[in-house]
Amino acid sequence: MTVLDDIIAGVREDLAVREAATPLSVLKEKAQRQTNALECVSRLSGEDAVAVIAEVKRSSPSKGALASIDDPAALAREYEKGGASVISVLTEQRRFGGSLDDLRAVRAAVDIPVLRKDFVVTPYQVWEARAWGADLVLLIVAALEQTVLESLLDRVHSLGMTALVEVHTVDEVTRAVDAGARLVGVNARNLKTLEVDRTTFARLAPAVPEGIVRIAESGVRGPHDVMDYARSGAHAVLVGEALVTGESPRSSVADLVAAGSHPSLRAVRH
Ligand SMILES: O=P(O)(O)OC[C@@H](O)[C@@H](O)c1c[nH]c2ccccc12
Repeated sequence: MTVLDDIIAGVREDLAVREAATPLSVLKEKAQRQTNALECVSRLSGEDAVAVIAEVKRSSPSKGALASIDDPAALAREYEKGGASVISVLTEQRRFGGSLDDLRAVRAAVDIPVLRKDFVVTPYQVWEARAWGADLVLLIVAALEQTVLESLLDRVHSLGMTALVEVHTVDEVTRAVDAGARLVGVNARNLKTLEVDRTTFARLAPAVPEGIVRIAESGVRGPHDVMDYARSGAHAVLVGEALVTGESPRSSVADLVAAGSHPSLRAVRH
């Protein structure tokens, strides 16, 4: 069993408890009461600069506890003030210490789009994301059969949200594109071994067709890594650990945003 299988087994157990407590019909009504999801593709397409997605993450399977984050809403506001384009909220409980309450608190605190970052395997979780105010939902290709990926992507789109479709291999890029992804995220961390390989993005980026937004996920330590990813064609970067463990989340985000708008990158991007 890989780490990914193990995480998903736990996610399914927790999901069964929530499904027993809240019928889908109730969730749908809650989703319908939400204001419309925000448009995300253009905000992340990095027209003038690399967009930064800043993540609220308490712990991870590879590093254990990272930060207690007693007030996720306050952290998200700092990220927004630092210039983040999107806030990512880990809602997986067992390994990442997150919750849907974190998503709700962050949604209420910021004006920019919010991503539900979890191991989504059923439509119920997509409805949950919308009911708790998410604009974007992560879908991990490695965790999903192709037909399931396609139907979850359709569900995300039909609820007006955007999917960030995560890949680790060239084959998975093809599957993401075939399924209709508009945003493709290349995760430098292999979810089966938890190893980080920052060269993954540069290897996979050429396989992503023109017109689809390319996002580099994981392993960004600071401005230098943002510039490296940008030179390899990233329109946006997704950063967690470096922001939650740093001194000042707001200035850390601002430093990454500044790096992503460096004039030397203009010639190499697009
Ligand atoms: O903390 P990092 O190395 O900056 O990585 C952030 C993000 O990419 C990572 O949390 C992540 C990417 N894909 C995921 C899927 C599930 C859980 C977590 C993730």
